[in-house]
Amino acid sequence: MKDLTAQLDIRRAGTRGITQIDWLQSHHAFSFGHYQNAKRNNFRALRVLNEDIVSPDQGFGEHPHANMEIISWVLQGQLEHADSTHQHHIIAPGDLQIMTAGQGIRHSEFNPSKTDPAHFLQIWVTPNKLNLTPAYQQKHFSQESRQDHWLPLITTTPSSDTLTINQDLNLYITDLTPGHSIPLINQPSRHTYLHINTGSITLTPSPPHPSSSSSTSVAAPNFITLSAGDALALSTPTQFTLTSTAPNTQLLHFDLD
Ligand SMILES: O=C(Oc1cc(O)cc(O)c1C(=O)O)c1ccc(O)c(O)c1
Repeated sequence: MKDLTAQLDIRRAGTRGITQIDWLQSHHAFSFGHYQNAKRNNFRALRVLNEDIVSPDQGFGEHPHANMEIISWVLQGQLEHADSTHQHHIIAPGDLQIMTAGQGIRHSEFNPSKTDPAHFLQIWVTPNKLNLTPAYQQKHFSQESRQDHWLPLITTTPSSDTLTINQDLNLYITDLTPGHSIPLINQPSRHTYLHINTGSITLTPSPPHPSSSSSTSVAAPNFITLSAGDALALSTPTQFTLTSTAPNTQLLHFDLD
C-alpha cells in the first residue's frame, strides 16, 4: 500500500509562485502574472488564490476586472477598497469582501495603515454567467462564530448569515484551538480545496488508512502535517479528521461543483 502522502494531491506552500517587489510579497497557488504553471491553472472554478503582504501605505492602484468573482479575506491589518460603482470600504480580519466584476469594473485595494503591513488572501472564482451587473458584498464573521467548527461564509443557498457568489461554491472557515479536531468531508460528485491560512494541522483518514494497520514492521504514518500556505485538493468522496497542532490555526474549505 502506497503511503498517504503519495495518494493525496497536496500542494505545499513552497511550491507556489512568488511575486516579490518593493511593496508586495505575493504567493500564487495558481498561475498568475509571470507565474505560469500548466498544472496549476485552476481547480474547478477556483482560478486565483494569492496570499499577499502589502507594505504600509501601499497597494494595488486603480485597474479593471471583468467576469470574475473576487473574494478578499484579511488575515492581519486592513485593506481599503474603492471601485467605479462608488463603493468605498475598509475591511479587517473577520470581514469577507466579494466583488462581482461582471461586465466590467475598476477598483483599487490599498493598505491604509501608515505603520503596519496588510496580510490578506485574494481569491478569484470564475462565474457561471458572463457579463453580470457589477456588485459588492461585505459581511463580518466574528472570531467566536468561527471557533472550532466549520462556519459557512459563502453558500449556494442564499441565507442572511452568509454571502453568495455566482458559482456553485460553498466556502467554510474555522479557527481551531490547538488539539481540537473537526471532520473534512468531500461529498460524492463534489470537489474540495482545503487551504491552510495560518498555523498547522494533522490530517488523518477516517476510517484509518489501511497502511496504518499493516503487519509489516515499517508501517507508513497514517497522518500528514499541513502548515500555513499548504493546500489539499480532493476529487473523490473521502473523509478526514483535521487536528490543530499550533496556535492561531485557520483553515478554508472550498466545496466546489
Ligand atoms: O492587481 C491585480 O490583481 C490583484 C492581485 C492580488 O494579489 C491582490 C489584489 O488585491 C489584486 C487586485 O485586483 O486588487 C490585477 C489584476 C489584473 C489586472 O489586469 C491588473 O492590472 C491588476
